Amino acid sequence: MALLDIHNLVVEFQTASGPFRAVDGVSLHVEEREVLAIVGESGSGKSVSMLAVMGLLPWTATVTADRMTFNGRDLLKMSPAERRKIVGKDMSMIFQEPMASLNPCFTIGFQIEEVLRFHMGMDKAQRRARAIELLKQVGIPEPEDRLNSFPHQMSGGQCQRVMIAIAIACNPKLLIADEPTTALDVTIQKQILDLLVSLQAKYGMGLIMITHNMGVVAETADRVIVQYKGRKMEEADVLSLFESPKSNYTRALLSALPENAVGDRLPTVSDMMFEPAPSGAGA
Ligand SMILES: Nc1ncnc2c1ncn2[C@@H]1O[C@H](COP(=O)(O)OP(=O)(O)OP(=O)(O)O)[C@@H](O)[C@H]1O
Repeated sequence: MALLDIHNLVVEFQTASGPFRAVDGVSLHVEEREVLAIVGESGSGKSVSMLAVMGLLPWTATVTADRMTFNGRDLLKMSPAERRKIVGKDMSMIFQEPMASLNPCFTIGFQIEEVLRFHMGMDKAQRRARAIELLKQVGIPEPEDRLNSFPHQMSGGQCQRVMIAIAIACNPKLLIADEPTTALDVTIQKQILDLLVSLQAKYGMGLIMITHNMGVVAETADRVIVQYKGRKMEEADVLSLFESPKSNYTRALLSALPENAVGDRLPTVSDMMFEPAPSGAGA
């Protein structure tokens, strides 16, 4: 049984100019202990599909699917109260902008402990001990002192480490990382990716890595889904995707990597999207 199993997910937003379909029939599954990358350019519906799984979309969104289960439980039939018990505990998500995800008015100690209080019912001493342990696990030095810091007193990389600490606080079965390194300095990006992958391996979590960066895909994923304009274009294990991409869009993404440059100008995605598909291309 897959940890997360989604079939034919559609998300539509009501907008001033009428309904807008951001996700159009996406199916995917993630197994326990598996790293799945969802890759695609900005606006391809990667975040919206995962926010639908988490139940975090605004009221203007309509979510439908033939099937959406997590750990054998039907997310479509679950009440909001039941969903709140799972989100942040059994499945959690980290976002692109760590500064914006943390509450600037509370210390990071309070924000970590709040998750432990809400989901695990720990008392004050237990929460503090666990918060220190979590900060150590994500590589924050002098964790006892850092518990009293506010987000603005920490760097972007440290804030992302705190977000990761909050996300793994309750030992989730599934962690969704939405462009977790995009807002960070290049030198810090690799450290955060290494941290995520090592925590995933250590705790045996399923990990969904949302990214537009093929380098991140190559370094982290077991399997890859390529999304374009709300649709799944291709799904493959990571080696097959790089060695023999089937859809025009995947080939376009790979050709646009600087290391694949031939000639003076890199091809763009639109240069390649109107070529006939190769025989046997995945849709
Ligand atoms: N609340 C909303 N109302 C209307 N449209 C929305 C809303 N949220 C997202 N969208 C639209 O849905 C589409 C998919 O957005 P999404 O954030 O999932 O893209 P993405 O692939 O994750 O890209 P990015 O890497 O930029 O986050 C975009 O066109 C976006 O503008």
